[in-house]
Amino acid sequence: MTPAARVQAAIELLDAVIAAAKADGAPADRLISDYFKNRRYAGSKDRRAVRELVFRAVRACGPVPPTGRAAMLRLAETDPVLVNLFDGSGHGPAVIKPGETVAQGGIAAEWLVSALRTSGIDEAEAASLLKRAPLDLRVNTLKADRASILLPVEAEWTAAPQGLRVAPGAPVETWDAFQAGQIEVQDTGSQLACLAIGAQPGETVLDLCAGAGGKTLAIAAAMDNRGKLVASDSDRARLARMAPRAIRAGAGMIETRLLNPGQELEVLADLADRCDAVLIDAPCSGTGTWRRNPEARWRLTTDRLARFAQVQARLLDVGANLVAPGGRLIYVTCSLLDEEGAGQIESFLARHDGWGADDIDLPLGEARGRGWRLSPGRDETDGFFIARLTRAC
Ligand SMILES: C[S@@+](CC[C@H](N)C(=O)[O-])C[C@H]1O[C@@H](n2cnc3c(N)ncnc32)[C@H](O)[C@@H]1O
Repeated sequence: MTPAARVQAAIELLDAVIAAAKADGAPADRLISDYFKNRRYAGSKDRRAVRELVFRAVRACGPVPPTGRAAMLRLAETDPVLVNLFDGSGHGPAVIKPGETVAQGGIAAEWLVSALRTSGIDEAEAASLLKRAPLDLRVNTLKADRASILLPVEAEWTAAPQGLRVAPGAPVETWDAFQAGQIEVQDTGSQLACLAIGAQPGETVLDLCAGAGGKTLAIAAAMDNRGKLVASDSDRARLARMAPRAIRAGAGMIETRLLNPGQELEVLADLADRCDAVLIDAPCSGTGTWRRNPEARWRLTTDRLARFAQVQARLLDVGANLVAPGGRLIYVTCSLLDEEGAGQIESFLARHDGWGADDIDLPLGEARGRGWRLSPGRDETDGFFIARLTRAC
């Protein structure tokens, strides 16, 4: 592909990313890989270059851009090389016309920037949400130890007890240590959220929104594969992705259960008042993960945010039913908005007698309301809100 053709391909992909953001459709990464499935003429360098252009343009536009071309023109405003590639050539984009629409820059839509501000995230901190994320690993203590693990590249220790940081883009999945289940890719913030659970061998633990098991695997390692660990989710496909990961990690203790949204307690009735710890890694707006999914900020509307908040409150209530007297309810979202964090905990405590919020003290982050918050700018982790609630005995 010529450099101009790569720009045109990126513009077409941006149109698809914009449409998917409005319709809550597929993520940008999937759209990009689907796009190239039907374009065998594109080599790996072309794919990399187009992908890079798409994500640079996504990061450059705050609110949802009107078109892919307008988004690319926004990026071109800071990149003279790109301007020259709007050359009207065979497969390239048309020459730029005077007065053409250029998408708006900034961090996100104004209402969202203002909601972040109200949640204590100023513009400088918010700008760091659009930087590149590091690549963090967790050493799986069921199979290895951070002090002695062998990796093909240099890795630095992170603040998480078994955390390592390697250069972004490292082909981790091809490494022997990965294939042997000694390491998992997991952001340091996510590892610290797991640390806050304090799971111990022999306990009964439920990971209510387990997804494909990122945190479940860390919990199994903390429990040394001893006790009862139930991983549930309402998404069959996500839950199904956990099994091969658990086998690779040697996490044989995990029992999975598929839930029906709104009727979660039916499948979990045997755990009522029985769990030492319940983790609610709730579905959320993902404002803390914009470094990895910058187009997520185009997906969020006030309505969608309100729906997330409703589901989070309901899942907190579901989880509370399952915790034994003296047990712990750990609430986690990868969001920096108080509506999905500190505010949820305030409302939970107002709704439920006999519960208290524990003091949390993790190696990174700071207190926020009755919980704890990690943020990309300050902590170099994904953004997380974490709270641990204890039920009175
Ligand atoms: C933040 S993700 C979980 C990520 C996962 N814990 C990890 O560490 O990789 C939130 C999950 O909540 C699930 N979810 C949404 N509604 C749910 C419900 N009513 N009951 C259980 N899980 C639900 C979603 O399918 C999604 O997998």
